[in-house]
Amino acid sequence: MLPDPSQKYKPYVPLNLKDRQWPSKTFTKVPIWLSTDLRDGNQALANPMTIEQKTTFFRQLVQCGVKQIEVAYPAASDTDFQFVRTLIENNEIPDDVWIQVLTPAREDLIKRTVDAVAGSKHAILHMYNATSPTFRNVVFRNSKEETVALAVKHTKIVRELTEQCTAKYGTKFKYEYSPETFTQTEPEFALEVCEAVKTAWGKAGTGDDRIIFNLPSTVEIAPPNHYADQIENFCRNISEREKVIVSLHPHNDRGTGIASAELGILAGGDRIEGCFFGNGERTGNVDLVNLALNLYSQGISPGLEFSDLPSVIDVVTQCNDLPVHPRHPYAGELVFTAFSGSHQDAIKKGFEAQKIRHQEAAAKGEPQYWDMPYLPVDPLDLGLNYEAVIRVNSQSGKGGIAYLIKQHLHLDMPRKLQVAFYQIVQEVSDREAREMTVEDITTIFRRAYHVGGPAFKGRLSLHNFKLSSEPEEDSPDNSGDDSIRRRRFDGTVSVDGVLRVVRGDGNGPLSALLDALRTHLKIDLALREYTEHAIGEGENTSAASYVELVPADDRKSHKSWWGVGIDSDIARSGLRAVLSAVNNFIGDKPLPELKLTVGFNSKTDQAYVASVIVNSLGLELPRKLQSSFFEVVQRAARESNGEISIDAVTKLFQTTYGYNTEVKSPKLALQSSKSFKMEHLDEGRRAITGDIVFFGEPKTVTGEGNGPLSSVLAALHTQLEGTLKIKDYAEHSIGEGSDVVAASYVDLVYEVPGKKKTSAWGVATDTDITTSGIKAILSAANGLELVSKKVVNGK
Ligand SMILES: CC(=O)SCCNC(=O)CCNC(=O)[C@H](O)C(C)(C)COP(=O)(O)OP(=O)(O)OC[C@H]1O[C@@H](n2cnc3c(N)ncnc32)[C@H](O)[C@@H]1OP(=O)(O)O
Ligand SMILES: CC(C)C(=O)C(=O)O
Repeated sequence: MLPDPSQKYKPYVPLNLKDRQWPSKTFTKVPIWLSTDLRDGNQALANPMTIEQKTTFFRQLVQCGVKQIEVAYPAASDTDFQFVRTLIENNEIPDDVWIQVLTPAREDLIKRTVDAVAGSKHAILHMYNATSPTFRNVVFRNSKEETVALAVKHTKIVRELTEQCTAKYGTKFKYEYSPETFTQTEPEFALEVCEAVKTAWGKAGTGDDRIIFNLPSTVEIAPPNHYADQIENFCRNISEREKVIVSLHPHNDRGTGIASAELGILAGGDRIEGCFFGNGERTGNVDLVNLALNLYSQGISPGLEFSDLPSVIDVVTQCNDLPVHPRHPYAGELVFTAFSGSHQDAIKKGFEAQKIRHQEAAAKGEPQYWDMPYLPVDPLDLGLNYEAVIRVNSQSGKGGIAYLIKQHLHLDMPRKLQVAFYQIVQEVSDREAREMTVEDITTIFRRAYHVGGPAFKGRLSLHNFKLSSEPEEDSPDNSGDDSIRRRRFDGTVSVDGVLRVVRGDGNGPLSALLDALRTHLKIDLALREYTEHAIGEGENTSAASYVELVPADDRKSHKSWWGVGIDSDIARSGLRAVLSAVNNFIGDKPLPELKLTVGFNSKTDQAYVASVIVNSLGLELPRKLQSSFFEVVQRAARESNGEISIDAVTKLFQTTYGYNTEVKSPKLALQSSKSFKMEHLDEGRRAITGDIVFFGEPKTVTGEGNGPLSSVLAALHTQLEGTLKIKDYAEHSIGEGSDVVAASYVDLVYEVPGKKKTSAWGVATDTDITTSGIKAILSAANGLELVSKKVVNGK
């Protein structure tokens, strides 16, 4: 570059326009749009469009609502001529669309041009000749007078030929004249030529009969304010202004084509010629899509339709084989995208605030205005979605990531979790030096917080649980005062694939689970923050819970572990969140292993024994059965020097409760698992008729009760002395899908007058829940000293 460019380049000569009006004007009207994609756009392509491409493009322009389309320079090539003929002969041109054709000021070429449009309903004949000093002197070697004469002579030819065409084919014409290189032409001379042309045309009227003077910045040589001055000057000084449509044809050599067009409109322009996405000679013609959407963003309907902008981009780029730049206004792939943290944060907050504002406006019947940081228009209006609005890389912050998690997983993370998760994503993004896709982020989230299915399970996961606030009967805090009753967690947790029965107490379910983990797994954490929200509505609502855990002995710790839980049940979602955070705390630290030690002082031993049973038999024993069986195990352990193997514990369970083992001469048994019929009576009552073997003798018995189990007891009472009562009942499923079976646990109490009250547990499984309950009752009854009525009668 030159050290002193003034020695090579002359600045533009400003127009001394007094009292210019355009700077204080605002947009109030929409210009007439003329697309010159198929002419100026086409002539600038290395490979001009084929007839098929031009036809596709033309249809797209019509679909977008463009009513004036410069379709060709028919004298230029057979393709261009034939294209115009094809449009006409195939009736492609809607009645309200004017095709426009360009011709130089040469009689033979004007004739060819008029021939091209003959028979079309409407046509704008556009003639041009350059008027600036350089063109007069260098290209045409014409004086000013000769330049005017050229324009006048050929305007008259245009008039004559178009009138002949109208007479012969009925084609209605408008005339457009362009003083090419207008912006480099002396303003008074441009006016002089146009006045002469208007006179030569002789038919300029008002309304539809206006002559079009197209004032091109053939090469953009000055800033847009200068163009606006030139346009205002022309508008003020052209005679019979009402008979003239002032058309603008900005190019973009200085990159200010849009500004020139907009200021030119403020300065009096009525019409704009341009191309979609700014194709055209050199740096292109002004972009009509950009201009139209600029108006739209000001609340002015542009009269052009871009509700499906991606399809328009597809058609245009396929036809002219030019890409749309990713930063191109409105149309670029990245223009509705924020990578940077502060932009993302503002957009996220903007969407949240706007949602509330719109709800309030809707309630008052007021317009729901778009007011979003960094997004001048709503991408949805253009057929885009919010997917691309926030994209994440190493420049992003917590707000953007939280936005994506909310959009895609519907999780509204608390602020501190946003910070914690951001650090995880940031670390990956930095390490891999690439953009994080939505898929990356959601996968990182699922992995970090163990949500979203078995693939993301942590080392600890919730298998089953029961929460109770009632203290056990034998519990010391059985005070009856609800306010001081604590919550109790009894559950089964999978730890590295092994089921562990754990139990704990706390002020709430989460602290009860934490107590259980402290007791059984030596994980000593406390809850510092807990939040929850609903996801979805109606029947499909689920709950999302977020917990922050800290070391129990340092509640103000700067180090904490976050967890997330999602479940249809709110309590389970909170418990899952605790385990999610615990998983993050333990990492790959070793945990106390499950080993069977039966002692007499350790509180944990009952749970260990229960853990053995859940792993070997899949049975999740209710807490009271755990205690009851624990006593059995203790007795057995005493008899074997305090040592007892896991296999022996399992066998002991089976023989004690007759579970899955052959019981010799059972006192009571179903003849077969289908040997009963349960009927539904009024008010939820049930009646059973069953074939039951009583002390070796098959009997058909009946009974009625408030539910299936009480009807069974009624049936048993027909044969037994005294009363059987169910003190405790629990059930759960084992397995999944078609392999699922029901497990039932019954604690049965038996009272016979004159005898000590006794009780026993029964356990059974069956594919049918009722059968498993009946079997559990019979299993429990077998552990009791039953007195048969027959025996009593026989005495
Ligand atoms: C700013 C614009 O976009 S204007 C439109 C530009 N578009 C095109 O040029 C595409 C179509 N053009 C063509 O196919 C050809 O140029 C044609 C058919 C018009 C003319 O082709 P040719 O006769 O071979 O001439 P050529 O292409 O060399 O054009 C230059 C001649 O046209 C003259 N000329 C240029 N513009 C005009 C005009 N508006 N009116 C009359 N003559 C003109 C030049 O002075 C020159 O004349 P010369 O040969 O006597 O010196
Ligand atoms: C023909 C004219 C209008 C033109 O294309 C230009 O000046 O850029």
